[in-house]
Amino acid sequence: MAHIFDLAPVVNPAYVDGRKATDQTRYPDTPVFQGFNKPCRLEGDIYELEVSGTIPSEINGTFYRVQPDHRFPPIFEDDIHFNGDGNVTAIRIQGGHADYKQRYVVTDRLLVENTARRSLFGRYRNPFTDSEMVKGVIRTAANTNVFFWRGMLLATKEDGPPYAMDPVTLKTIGRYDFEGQVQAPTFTAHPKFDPETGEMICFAYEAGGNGQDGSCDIAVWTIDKSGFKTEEAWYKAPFCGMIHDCGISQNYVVLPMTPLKCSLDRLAKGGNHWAWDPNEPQWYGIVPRRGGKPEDIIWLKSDNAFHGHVVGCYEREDGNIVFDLTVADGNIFFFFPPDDQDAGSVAHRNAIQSPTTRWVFDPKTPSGSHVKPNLVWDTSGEFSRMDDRYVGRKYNHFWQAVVDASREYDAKRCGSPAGGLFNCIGHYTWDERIKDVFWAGPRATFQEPAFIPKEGGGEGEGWLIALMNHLDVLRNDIVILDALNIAAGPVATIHLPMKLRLGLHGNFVDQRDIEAWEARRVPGGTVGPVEPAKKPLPWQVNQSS
Ligand SMILES: C=Cc1ccc(O)c(OC)c1
Ligand SMILES: [Fe+2]
Repeated sequence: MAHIFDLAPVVNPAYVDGRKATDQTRYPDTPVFQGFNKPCRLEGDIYELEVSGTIPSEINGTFYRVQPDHRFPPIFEDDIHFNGDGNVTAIRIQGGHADYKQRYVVTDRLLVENTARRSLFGRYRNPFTDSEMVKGVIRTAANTNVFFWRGMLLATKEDGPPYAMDPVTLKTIGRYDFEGQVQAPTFTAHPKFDPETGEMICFAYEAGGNGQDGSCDIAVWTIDKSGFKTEEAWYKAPFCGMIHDCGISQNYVVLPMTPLKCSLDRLAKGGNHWAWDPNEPQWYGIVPRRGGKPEDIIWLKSDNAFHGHVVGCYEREDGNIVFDLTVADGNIFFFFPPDDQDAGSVAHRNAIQSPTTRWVFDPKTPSGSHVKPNLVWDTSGEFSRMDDRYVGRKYNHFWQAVVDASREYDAKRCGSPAGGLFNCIGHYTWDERIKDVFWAGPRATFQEPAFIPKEGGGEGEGWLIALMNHLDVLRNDIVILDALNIAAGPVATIHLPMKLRLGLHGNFVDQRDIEAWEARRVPGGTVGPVEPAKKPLPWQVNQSS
């Protein structure tokens, strides 16, 4: 008997017009699915990885990271990397040894697609391009960040709610709504953790409606270290733009809004969620961390630009907010062109400059004011990290994946550098202006590094861990470097026998935290097992009525 999945239309044919639908049995013949970015789709374990050099014996914990990794060929041939299913890597490091584990985040999306054995969700953040039968199913692929929270690993993407996973087994527990306390359709992939209070400060943009309809609503929450929501404030943005990351100081949350704009009209026509607007300023929303009311948000703007990730944020003694992030001078997301243009090219994207930019905001500035950066440091990189023990506080050290186009690159063997030519890892300090850089050689690039603190050490003392992409032989290593002496190169290199895929974000979690929470989370433990969401989200209920 034919299965319902075989009878229902895959996608409204109107939305296939002008876009080539794939036959859904083969991945498209496009750079998104080729070379280093060929789908990996692996789930499995490797006990005792090969290691060169010596893993410092003090390192005892797990490095988690996530990659978008389409489990099934996409509906549309021009699909983008960001539309792939979240596939999480865990590198467990202990006593100089390393083990590997890889599992998909079992989202609602993945479950229904697994049953159908094919993609049912269409374009990135466009429900109008989905199969009719998945109407009302949460679309997020949970593919952007994985972080540890109260004994669970949360896999997140900004277009939907988080999914909780077991940090030891990587088994998906289910959608997590903070025991019913957070009911918005979306949730950021970049919450911040206050190292002094143990609070998570998190937000959602496009947080009205179903989360994919261009709403200008922003929610900002604080969850305290016991798991209770202590703050929830709602604000309005001047338009529906992308707010990918945030910064926290002791009293403020800063929300950088990039001039990528959503239009419901474009979505209804089967188009992209975002379009770059080269004439729109970059915006910064500033809200109080405590007791925020809708009228409290101030919006500051500056010349058109594209926000990269936040490095750090803190308040100076004069009450002004220092906010550091990379800011690029063009549309990094070339696959979301302006409404009247075709998609740009990887080559063009790779020519964009991306300096580390310091802003000093006076929180008393009238909303709508035009501001200028305080300082532009001509580092050229992205995926900045700091010593997370200093989040919200004055800091000195940061690290990033660096592009050094003056270095030799073996284009003949490696082709165009997938994901960007991040051929170096750099360590920088604001006070001394140290530039401490390691080059990977002509055939390798790096993914986002994570910082591993050394117990009892000062700021920056510890290690940096990052995936290294061998673009010639299509294989990954994992390098560990002395965080204060990056130029010396890896102290240890952990070898994977295969290639993963370009990933986004990750974090290192100390084994003592994992074990302490494991004990609290057993049935009958002081906290008990993680409770997945019990009820559908309000937008799901509203749309089925
Ligand atoms: C790097 C940014 C970014 C922004 C939005 C996304 O949906 C995403 O998916 C992997 C990544
Ligand atoms: Fe990000």
